[in-house]
Amino acid sequence: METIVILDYGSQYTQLIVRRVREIGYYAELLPWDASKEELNNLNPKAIILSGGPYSVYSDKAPTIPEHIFKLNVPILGICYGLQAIVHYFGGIVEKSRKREFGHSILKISRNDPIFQNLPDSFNVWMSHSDRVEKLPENFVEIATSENSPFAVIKNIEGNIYGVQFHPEVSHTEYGKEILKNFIANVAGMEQNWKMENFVSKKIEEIKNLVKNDKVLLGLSGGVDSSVVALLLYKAIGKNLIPVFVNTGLLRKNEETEVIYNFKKIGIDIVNVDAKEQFLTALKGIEDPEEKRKKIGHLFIDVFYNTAMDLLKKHGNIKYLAQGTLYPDIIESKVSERKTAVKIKTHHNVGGLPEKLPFKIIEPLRYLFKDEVRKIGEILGLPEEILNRHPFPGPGLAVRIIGEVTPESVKILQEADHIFMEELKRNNLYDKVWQAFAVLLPIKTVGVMGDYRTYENVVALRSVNSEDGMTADWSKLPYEFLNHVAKRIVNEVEGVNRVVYDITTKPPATIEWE
Ligand SMILES: Nc1ncnc2c1ncn2[C@@H]1O[C@H](COP(=O)(O)OP(=O)(O)OP(=O)(O)O)[C@@H](O)[C@H]1O
Ligand SMILES: O=c1[nH]c(=O)c2[nH+]cn([C@@H]3O[C@H](COP(=O)(O)O)[C@@H](O)[C@H]3O)c2[nH]1
Ligand SMILES: NC(=O)CC[C@H](N)C(=O)O
Ligand SMILES: [Mg+2]
Repeated sequence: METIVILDYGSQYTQLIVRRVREIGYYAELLPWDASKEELNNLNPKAIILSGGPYSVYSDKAPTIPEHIFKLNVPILGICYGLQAIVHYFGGIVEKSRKREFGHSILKISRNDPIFQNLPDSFNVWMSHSDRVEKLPENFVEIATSENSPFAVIKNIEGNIYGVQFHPEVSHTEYGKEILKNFIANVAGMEQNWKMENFVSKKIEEIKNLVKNDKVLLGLSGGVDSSVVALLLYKAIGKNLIPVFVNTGLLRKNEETEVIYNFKKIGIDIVNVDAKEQFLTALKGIEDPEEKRKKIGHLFIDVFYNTAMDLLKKHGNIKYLAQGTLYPDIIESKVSERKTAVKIKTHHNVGGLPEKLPFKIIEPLRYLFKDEVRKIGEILGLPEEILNRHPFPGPGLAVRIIGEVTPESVKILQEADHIFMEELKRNNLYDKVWQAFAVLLPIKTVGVMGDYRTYENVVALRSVNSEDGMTADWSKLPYEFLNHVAKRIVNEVEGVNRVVYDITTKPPATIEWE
C-alpha cells in the first residue's frame, strides 16, 4: 500500500490530517516527528506531511526536521509549524508576529500551481498561529498570501517542498481536502487506492496465511469493534474462531440474548460465560466509582483468563488472542507515554490480558478509525443493530447505578433504560443521538400515586451528541418525547417515582455519571 507519513509535531489536529488523507482515498500513517530512519523506511512513504505544533522554531527545545527526511527524496508538505520548520531549516526567518491570526482568514492565490488546480483565486481558510514567516529561504517562492501572512503558501523552486500557514485539515478551511488531494496526486503522483473493500480482502488473506489451522480466541462484547473483528476473523478462518462473551450481569436488558442471536444469524456460535453472580458478589458494599471500576476490570480479566485456559485445554491449539484495538487507542497510548495526563476514570478493557495469557495478539483494526471500522462492518454485512449501537462502557450498568450495585438496582435500571431505548428507536431518535442511557440515583424522593404517598428512587436520563466522546453536548430531545418516556418509566418500573433529564455538557460533566 502506497503510504503518506504524517509527522506529528504536537498539533491538536494531527489525527485529523490522517483522517482527511484517508477520506480522500490515500493511506496515511502517523509517526512522531523524531521517528527513526528505520521506522520511516519500513513504511516506504511516497510523501511526508509535517503537522502543526505548539512550539516556535526559535525557542530552545523546538522540534526540528531530521535531515534524513529530506534524504527520502519524496515531496514534503508542512502545515503551520511544519511550514515554519521548513523555512527555519533552509535558513529563512520566522518571528513572533504582532498580527496573529486565529480563525477565519482569506487566502489569495498569487501564482498558478499544481496544488491549486481547479480552485478559485481566493477562498476562506482557517488559521491558528502567532509566529509567521518574515523572510523566505533561498530558492523558495510565495504562491499565496493572506492579510497577515505574506507567505501563506510557499514552495521551493524545484517544486517538491511545500508549506501552508493555514490548516487544510480542518473543516472550516474551504477546499482543504482539495489542496491535500492536489498535493498528493499532482505533486507526489500517488494513486488513489485506499478503499475499505481492498483493506478487507487483504486483511482476510493476511489472517488466513498467518493463522493457518490454529485457533483464535476473541473477547466479544457485542460492541462495534469486537464485532467487526469477529466477522473479519470468521471470514478468514471460519470455525477456528472462538468468540467468548462474558455476561457480567451488568448488561442492558436482553443484551445477552441479542448478542447471541445476532451472531447466530451470521453463523457464528459464541461461548457464553455466565459470570453474573461473581460480579454482583464482588461489587457488594462498594460505593466508590473508581473502586467499582477496578474490581470489575480485575474480575473481568480473571474470568476471561480462566475461560481461556479451559478452552485451551479443550481445543489444544489456540495460538492467538484477537483484540479490537483501534488507531486512536494506539495514538493515545503513544502520546500518554510521553505526556503526563491526569486520570479522570479508570477505563476497563482487556489491556491487562495479553501479559497474562499465553497467546500471540492479533489486532486487525489497529490502524483504523471508528468510521472506517463501521464501513468494514457494513461491507461484511454486520447487522444494523450492531453497526449503529451506541457505545457501552466496559463496566456496564455498574457505573450507571450510583452507589452500591445490587440485583434489585440492576433490575430497576435495566427496565428504565429499556423503555428509554425502545422509545428512542420508535421515534427515530436513536440514530440521531450519539449515546443515550438511564442512570439510577441512590436517593429517594416523595411522590403521590393514586392518593398514596410514595417514597422511591429517581432515574436520570442522559442523552448526548458528540463526535468522539471527548466533548459532548446534551441532546435537545423534544419535550413531548421526554414527557412520554418519563410517564412510561414511572408507570411501568416499580420502585421509581421521579425522572429527571441531565442537561450538562462535557466538560465540565463527563458522559457517564461515574
Ligand atoms: N462482556 C464482554 N465479553 C467479552 N469480551 C468483552 C466484554 N466486554 C469487553 N470485552 C472485550 O474487551 C474489549 C474492550 O472492551 P471495551 O468495552 O473497553 O472496548 P470497546 O472499545 O467498547 O470495544 P467494543 O466496541 O468491542 O465493545 C472489547 O473490544 C472486547 O474484546
Ligand atoms: O469501554 C469503555 N470502558 C470504560 O470503562 C468506559 N467509561 C466510559 N466509557 C465511555 O467512554 C465515553 C466517554 O465517557 P466519559 O465522558 O464518561 O468519560 C462514553 O461513551 C462512555 O460510555 C467507557 N468505555
Ligand atoms: N498551529 C501551529 O502549528 C502554531 C505554530 C507556531 N507555534 C505559531 O504559533 O505560529
Ligand atoms: Mg464496549
